[in-house]
Amino acid sequence: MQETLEVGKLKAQVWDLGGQESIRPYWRSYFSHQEAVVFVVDSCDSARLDVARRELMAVLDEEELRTALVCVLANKQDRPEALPAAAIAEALSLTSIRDRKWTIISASALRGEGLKEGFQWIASELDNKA
Ligand SMILES: Nc1nc2c(ncn2[C@@H]2O[C@H](COP(=O)(O)OP(=O)(O)OP(=O)(O)O)[C@@H](O)[C@H]2O)c(=O)[nH]1
Repeated sequence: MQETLEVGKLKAQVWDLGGQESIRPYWRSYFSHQEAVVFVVDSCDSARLDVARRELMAVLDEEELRTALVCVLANKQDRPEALPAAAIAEALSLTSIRDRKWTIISASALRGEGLKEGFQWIASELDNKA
């Protein structure tokens, strides 16, 4: 699904790619010319954090995304069992990324929290680059 989002001066073309395993091979078709990757992770699904880490790292290894900003949304923070964003950052190995800009933001799609902050971060980073 494609959307246009406006955050301040930033007008972003955004593609929402499904996370199901059967769909993941198609992610690559969307990689060219993207300035940022927004990766939404379920903070309550600790059993699959390792799968999420591998999938994210495979995406970030793609040549076409080498310079892309990385914004991870640690979703479902409204639930009591949610791991804090800092723990998600560790589990996804974000903390060992040295060669690019990344952030992790606590989010709850249910409460409408985090998405705006994520895109604001992207907008300000793109501004800094310009
Ligand atoms: N409590 C809570 N539940 C959520 C939140 N976000 C999504 N969910 C629930 O998680 C389930 C999956 O949500 P979807 O919106 O279908 O997830 P999705 O990321 O679009 O799924 P794919 O794109 O197919 O990977 C649904 O039952 C949602 O109600 C959240 O922030 N908090």
